[in-house]
Amino acid sequence: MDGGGVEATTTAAWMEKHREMYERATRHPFTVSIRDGAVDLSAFKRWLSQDYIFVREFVSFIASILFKCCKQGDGSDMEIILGGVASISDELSWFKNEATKWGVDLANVSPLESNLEYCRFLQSFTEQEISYALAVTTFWIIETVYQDSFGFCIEEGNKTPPELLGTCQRWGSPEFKQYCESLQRIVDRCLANAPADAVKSAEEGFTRVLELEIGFWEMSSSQS
Ligand SMILES: Cc1ncc(CO)c(N)n1
Repeated sequence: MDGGGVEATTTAAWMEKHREMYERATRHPFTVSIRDGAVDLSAFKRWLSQDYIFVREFVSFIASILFKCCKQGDGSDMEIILGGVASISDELSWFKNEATKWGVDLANVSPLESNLEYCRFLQSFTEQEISYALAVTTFWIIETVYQDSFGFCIEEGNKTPPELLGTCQRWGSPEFKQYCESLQRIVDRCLANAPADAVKSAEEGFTRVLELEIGFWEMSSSQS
């Protein structure tokens, strides 16, 4: 760099290159309708029950990342990822409370097709051959899509219904944003030292997550 003070990171370059897709994932009509106050509550309840299933699958996904991280021996990464493992327990309780509040019976929910597809994708990461760099990239962008989507719902000018503010705060809070930024720094550090083909496959993981996230919002808003 020539002293401009701006660091050209790999993740920043991808965000720019795939901006249109990133915006389709983070400014989806479903989450924008939460911010506008026009959200269809039956769609919200569908999202809630489907995401509970997703988060249960996400537990083993995060565990597999923690495992890969420990094996490669970076202590500071381990503490950040362990924070993610620790907060998922609270998240599951949150889903149960929220479901009770909305009269959603979590025991009788079957995953819809887009959710199944996403869960199968998560399951593939438990395989040993999947590198830590690819896994942590995937983890970072999964969390970031929610952070950006729900953060927008509590930014200035929102008309988010009060009963949905708790949901938006969960992923839109400054603390969650910092956590995502910590993950992003890990990703950029891993990729800075990775061979070109590893960077390429991490980029494919990044765009695949964006597609899956768009599919998840679509499913929530239209039951596809
Ligand atoms: C579908 C989906 N993507 C991301 C997150 C963030 O944890 C979530 N809970 N669900």
